[in-house]
Amino acid sequence: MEITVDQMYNIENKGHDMGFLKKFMMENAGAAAVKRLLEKIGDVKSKNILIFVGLGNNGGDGLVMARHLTGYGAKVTVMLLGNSNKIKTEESNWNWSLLQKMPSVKLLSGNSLKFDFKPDIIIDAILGTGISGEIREPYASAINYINETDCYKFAVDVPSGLDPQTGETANIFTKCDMTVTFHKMKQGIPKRKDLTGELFVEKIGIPPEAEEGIL
Ligand SMILES: NC(=O)C1=CN([C@@H]2O[C@H](COP(=O)(O)OP(=O)(O)OC[C@H]3O[C@@H](n4cnc5c(N)ncnc54)[C@H](O)[C@@H]3O)[C@@H](O)[C@H]2O)[C@@H](O)CC1
Ligand SMILES: [K+]
Repeated sequence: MEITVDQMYNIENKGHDMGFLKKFMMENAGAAAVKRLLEKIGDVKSKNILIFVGLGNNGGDGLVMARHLTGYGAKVTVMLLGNSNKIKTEESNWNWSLLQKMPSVKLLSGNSLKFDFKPDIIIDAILGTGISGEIREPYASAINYINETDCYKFAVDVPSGLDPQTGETANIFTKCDMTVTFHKMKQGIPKRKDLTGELFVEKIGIPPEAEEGIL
């Protein structure tokens, strides 16, 4: 069953109000995404993984992935697209502060998109269900960088720039090899398999009761 983006937000909020906090949803989302990626790639030990992270909760999922992938021995670089004091949510901030206690993860922020390594895998955790309008900087340059770089590309929830409700694209959007979306499929995503690549839905622990009155 496919759902709307509004229904997803309502289910998320209801689950949170029931006590299944958004930070747990985020943890499960990031962990499930990593499992799918590992199933595809196999061993990530010593692989260079570059994670582009936006300031919303799509970025937060990427931060969770950074921690898990480091645990699997990958060399992880996180590129935060903006200033860390502009991270929007409590759960995303919580994950950022955890990474700050992990010297094994390289944390970058700012406007430079020059890296001293070639990524084996790029993770697109820039924009998810919160997208609106044309893509603004610095997200636009990051999306261009991703499209210009030759490596395996993984989208968190939805390729950035694709509207998961309508299936329409903004002025710029990523083209990925795999997309893992969460809880239930959003209506617009499967319309653009050319951008999502292999497409999966993963449960993230939201109680089915959180759907009551919404679906
Ligand atoms: N809904 C749920 O149940 C869950 C959502 N999660 C994640 O949270 C995401 C949604 O998080 P958010 O609501 O914070 O939204 P996003 O993280 O998708 O993005 C919102 C942010 O992007 C900025 N933005 C929006 N459009 C832009 C544009 N065109 N150019 C530049 N910046 C733009 C906004 O200012 C806002 O700060 C989902 O895609 C998913 O990855 C997960 O953590 C798991 C649970
Ligand atoms: K994304």
